[in-house]
Amino acid sequence: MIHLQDVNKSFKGIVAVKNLNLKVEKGEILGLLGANGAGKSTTINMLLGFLKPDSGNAKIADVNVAENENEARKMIGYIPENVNLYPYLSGLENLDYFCKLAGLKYSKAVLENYLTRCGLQEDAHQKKVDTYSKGMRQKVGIAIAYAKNAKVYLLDEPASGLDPVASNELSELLKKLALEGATILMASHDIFRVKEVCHKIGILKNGVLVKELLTKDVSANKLQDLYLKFMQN
Ligand SMILES: Nc1ncnc2c1ncn2[C@@H]1O[C@H](COP(=O)(O)OP(=O)(O)OP(=O)(O)O)[C@@H](O)[C@H]1O
Repeated sequence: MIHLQDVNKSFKGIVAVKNLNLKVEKGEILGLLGANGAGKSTTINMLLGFLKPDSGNAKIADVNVAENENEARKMIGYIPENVNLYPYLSGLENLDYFCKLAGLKYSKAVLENYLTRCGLQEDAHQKKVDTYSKGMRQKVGIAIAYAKNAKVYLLDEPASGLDPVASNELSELLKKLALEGATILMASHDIFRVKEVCHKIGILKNGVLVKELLTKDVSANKLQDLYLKFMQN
């Protein structure tokens, strides 16, 4: 579903992503680990069509994003570190608004069901978003993608700043979405969260994918050792 083929991207001579090849299949969660400036956000931005690769292809379900941005975006749910919602609208109203923008009109019951399925407790549905925690805003962000029937979820540092309970809830939600067939790529600094949630892990260093591994083949401690080793060399 997500396919990066020999992707390169530089900014005024600074290499952000170099010869990147990566695949994430339907139902899989890939965790992209890397230090600040490793190229994680650049990779996500190329999949979103916000940036064009200098060479190579970024594809969503065989759609080349650079050639057919709108078609690709229809399949994508993007969850940035801070989900942008209208603070003076409720979670329910935000969901309704963003669905309508996408041409989708759902009944209140259906919208509420989306919010509940994405873990937002019912007594919060009609409260204004400016009273929400970061974790609650993220749930609304995911509910928007879910209601739009996203096939691919791209998450940039989704767990940063979440307390352990919220972070754990997010992990469970992502696993549930993958079980339902979503393809998920999450960029993260959090080795332990990635180990817990993802099926596959890629380690990026200076734009280069220096290691790709299956989560089941590595313990959290071993992953940490491996990551630190790559960062030091
Ligand atoms: N718009 C831009 N203009 C110039 N340089 C950029 C731009 N976007 C990214 N870069 C550079 O590309 C490299 C990769 O940055 P990127 O933001 O993709 O890394 P990252 O892994 O997401 O880092 P972080 O964890 O800090 O978000 C860095 O050297 C960065 O300074």
